[in-house]
Amino acid sequence: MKDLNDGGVLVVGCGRMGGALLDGWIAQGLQPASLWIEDPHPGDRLLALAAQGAHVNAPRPARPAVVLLAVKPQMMAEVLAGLAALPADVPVLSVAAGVSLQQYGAALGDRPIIRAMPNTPALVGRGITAIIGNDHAGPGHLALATRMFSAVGEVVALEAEAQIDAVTAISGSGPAYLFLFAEALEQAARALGLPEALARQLARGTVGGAAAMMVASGRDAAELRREVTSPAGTTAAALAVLMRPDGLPDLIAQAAEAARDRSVALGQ
Ligand SMILES: NC(=O)C1=CN([C@@H]2O[C@H](COP(=O)(O)OP(=O)(O)OC[C@H]3O[C@@H](n4cnc5c(N)ncnc54)[C@H](OP(=O)(O)O)[C@@H]3O)[C@@H](O)[C@H]2O)C=CC1
Ligand SMILES: O=C(O)[C@@H]1CCC=N1
Repeated sequence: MKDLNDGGVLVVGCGRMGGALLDGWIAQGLQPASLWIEDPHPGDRLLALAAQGAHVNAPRPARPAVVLLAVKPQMMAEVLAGLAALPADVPVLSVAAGVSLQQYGAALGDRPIIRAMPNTPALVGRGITAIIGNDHAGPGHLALATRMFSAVGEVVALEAEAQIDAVTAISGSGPAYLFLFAEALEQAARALGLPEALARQLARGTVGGAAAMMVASGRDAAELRREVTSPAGTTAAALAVLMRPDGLPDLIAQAAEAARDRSVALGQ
């Protein structure tokens, strides 16, 4: 974090994703006083950061070490128009879905630009972020982005920008699919007659425990699933429903395709 603390980080948009990244970076040693944060309606998180020295909606530093764009894709054109005067060697990182490197280049000129697709588990240091840079992003810029996102989880470098719409559908949006699964499991527990608090405890404990076990063991999800499934037992009865032709795998595939298509559309 030393170069970021020395040069400063300009963050444009500090909602759910920008906020999760900032919390993760601060936990890793980024100083609030090195942050310039722009957001039209600063909430409690930003007010607390301002009290610790962060510059909230304040005049920008002339040459920050890096700029993070974390506004919605629909706001991006307006935000980019306000950044055209940024010195040409300042790298820009954007986490926005859909917006292409070509679109950033058209608005910001020839400069290092890196698209990143993180996810909200970054908040607890368990994010996974895919990155891809434009032709002006050299190894040093990619190394900087890798260091920043490594501070909040895993980082993968993409081979081609075209992959990022699919990545968005899988890991960017993916936490929501798992949270929906936890909600559904809790509802199912209640429908089976379990009290509300117990339903919640069982659903959260099971989803969290199974995910932690998969990661800690490094084993295939399919193998772990088979180990729970006793022949002619209860799990087999449930999986016969979930794995029918129009069951969960098919639904997830359809959902991911819809997310991928939406990512493509957001860039147009
Ligand atoms: N949420 C997620 O899990 C992920 C999100 N992303 C990407 O992150 C980006 C942000 O998403 P998310 O955090 O969910 O959205 P949020 O709406 O939570 O955050 C966006 C923030 O930007 C603020 N904002 C709006 N206009 C401006 C402006 N002109 N200048 C500065 N700030 C502005 C918004 O303020 P206000 O609400 O007051 O308008 C809001 O606080 C999106 O592009 C999304 O594609 C990427 C990966 C995962
Ligand atoms: O829903 C969205 O558009 C953003 C991108 C990935 C996760 N959230």
